[in-house]
Formats: sequence, C-alpha cells, structure tokens
Amino acid sequence: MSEPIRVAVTGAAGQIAYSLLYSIARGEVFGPTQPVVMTLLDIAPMMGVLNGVVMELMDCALPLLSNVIPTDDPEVAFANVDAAILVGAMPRREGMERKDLLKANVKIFMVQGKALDKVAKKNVKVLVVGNPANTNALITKKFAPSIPKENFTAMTRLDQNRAQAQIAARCAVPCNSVRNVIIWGNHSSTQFPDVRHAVVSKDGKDLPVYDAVKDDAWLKGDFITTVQKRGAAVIAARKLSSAMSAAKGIVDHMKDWWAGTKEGEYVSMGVISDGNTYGVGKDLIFSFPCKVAADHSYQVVGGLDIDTFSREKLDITAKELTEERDDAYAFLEVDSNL
Ligand SMILES: NC(=O)C1=CN([C@@H]2O[C@H](COP(=O)(O)OP(=O)(O)OC[C@H]3O[C@@H](n4cnc5c(N)ncnc54)[C@H](O)[C@@H]3O)[C@@H](O)[C@H]2O)C=CC1
Ligand SMILES: O=C([O-])CC(=O)C(=O)O
Repeated sequence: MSEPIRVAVTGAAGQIAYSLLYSIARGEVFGPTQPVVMTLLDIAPMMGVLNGVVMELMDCALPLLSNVIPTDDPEVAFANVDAAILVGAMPRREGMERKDLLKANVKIFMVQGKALDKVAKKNVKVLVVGNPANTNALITKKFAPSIPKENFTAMTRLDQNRAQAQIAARCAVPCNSVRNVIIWGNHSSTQFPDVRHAVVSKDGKDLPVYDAVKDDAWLKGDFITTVQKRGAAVIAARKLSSAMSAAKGIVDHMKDWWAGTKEGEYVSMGVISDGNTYGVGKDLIFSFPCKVAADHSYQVVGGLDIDTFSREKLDITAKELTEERDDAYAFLEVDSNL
C-alpha cells in the first residue's frame, strides 16, 4: 500500500460534509488503494458535533482511513496537506442570492488562504465550495501567493451534473450518456449552462444535444433557467441548501482532478482566468471546460466556437464576477495590483 495522503475538509460538522466524508474515506475520490489521513476543520462551538462525526467515521471500519484529526485551528488542519476541500461557510436561505453571503464568508477564505500559504504542501489542490464559491476561491488564492494560482479551483460540477441530468431525462438515457456539457462563469444564477458542444449517446450513436432533444426553445430557455435556479429550488423545497448532490459534485470534481478526465471528455471547473481565453478578463475564477492529465495538470479546452447567444451570456456572468471581485477586494482592502 502507498503512503497516506493528507486531505483537509472544512465545515466538517456541517451537512455537506456529512454526505462527503464517507466517500473520501472509502476511496471514491483518491482511488481504491490510496490511504488517507483526514483533517477535519470546524469552528470551536462545533467541536462536540465534530467529535460525533469522527466517532462515526471510525465506526465505518474503513481500511483506507489511516487517521482522522478534528480541529478548530486552520494551521493544524492544513499542515502538509495534499488536498483541501473548503466547504465551511454560511449557506444561503430562501430569497438570498449567493453573492449576498460575500461579506459573511469572504474573511473565512482570507484566513484559510493565509494558513494554506504557511503550512500546506506547495502542490496542494484546493477546491472551494463555500459560497460565493468563485470569489471565495479567488480570495483564498490571493492570500496564498506561494502556491501556484492554478491550484485554486471553485466548484461548478454540481451545476454540470444538474445540466447533464436534465438533458438525460429529456432524452430518456442514463446520465453518463451525456458528455461535454459546459458551465461557463459564476456558480450563481448568471452561470451559462451550454450544450452546443455536448453530445448524447443513444442507440449506439453520438448525436449533438440539439439534434437529440429537438427543442431549441427549451434548450435556450427553460433548460438554462432550471439549471441556473436549481439551488434556489432545492432551498425552497427543503428549507436547507443542497447537500447530498453538493457532496457528489465534490467527489466528481476532485476525482477528475486527481486521476484525470476520460479521453474525449471535458469537465467544468472554476479556474483562474488569464485574460486571453474566450474573451474573459483576467484575475477571475471563471468556470471553463477543462481537460485534466494523469499528473493532475489541467488545461482549459480552447477553440470552441462561441456564437452571439453564448457571447452575451459569457459577458453577463463575467461582469457579475468582476463586480463580486471588486466588492471583495474593497471589503478586505486587498491591493488589486498584487
Ligand atoms: N459550490 C456549490 O456548488 C455549493 C456550495 N454550497 C455552499 O457550501 C457551504 C456549506 O454548506 P452546508 O454544509 O450546507 O452548510 P452547514 O451550515 O450545514 O455547514 C457549514 C459548516 O461550516 C462551519 N464553519 C463556519 N465557519 C467556519 C470556519 N471559519 N472554518 C471552518 N468551518 C466553518 C459551520 O460551523 C458548519 O459546521 C455554504 O456556503 C453553501 O452555500 C452548497 C451547495 C453547493
Ligand atoms: O443554492 C445554494 O445556495 C447552494 C448551492 O450553491 C447550490 O445548491 O448550488
């Protein structure tokens, strides 16, 4: 058996973590032969609850789980970690947009960025889930300048899964028969779920989604708004935000980042923009289609045709991210030139 890797999860006493930790501990994310030491961070008042979670993880008797370390100190949680999944943050309630959480949550990511910078491995892979996820990922990166900027990502995989599932249901095929759906931009109601480059496998043939669905009005209308507003719909129904599906999105994102994407497929991840890709300004964590190699390096898929409809949608979500970034920098008094 190989040496254990160290994986930190924040917000470990919360509802997403409760669905997530078992999957990590049983090898669904980092592989079926990879032992893990899990460090679990939450705030001091939650240590009692967190100890209960630790007891349960132990009681699962999982052979890949080498050790579990609960803590309320980010520097303990992130010491020498190979991967950090930053979930801990306030969730939104009915009637809020995710960006309404900015002031409540962004300081958490400043503190955790500084701690990662100080104690994590320099090749740590950071996935930010706590909302507003893209801007929180940008802030985490900003305060961890010794770690490569490509190592900070935000989760839009739940949105991709939602889009894939909507198309699969329409075409009456399993979800894994739908490939290369793209989520562009922000994990917010301005995101653009784009199926113009996606394909559906049906009856042994690959068809473009537009040919398989045969309902352009739905694809350009209700399909997009359903995906954009799915988080709010779950909150309205459950009075709590998505947790099981969020945990599955985390598993999918981290697994593909760790092991690589399948041949001919790409996945959506919020990654740092360089200012030269698809007309998106620089210094934003923007969701792009990405291909990941077996050595964990990833590349944004280039050269996809962007029509007028898509251009408009990309610009709307980029504008929102620029405003969120400027608000976060002003609030934290960050020098945007650094
Ligand atoms: N990017 C995405 O697709 C999704 C993001 N989310 C977001 O994930 C976040 C967590 O959601 P839930 O687990 O449902 O919330 P929750 O309220 O059940 O759990 C959050 C946990 O984070 C902890 N926490 C708060 N401040 C912390 C800090 N400074 N350090 C460590 N832990 C801290 C809390 O004590 C709590 O245990 C929310 O911001 C939510 O909006 C939720 C679903 C999908
Ligand atoms: O909607 C929310 O606030 C939680 C979330 O990010 C999602 O479900 O996509």
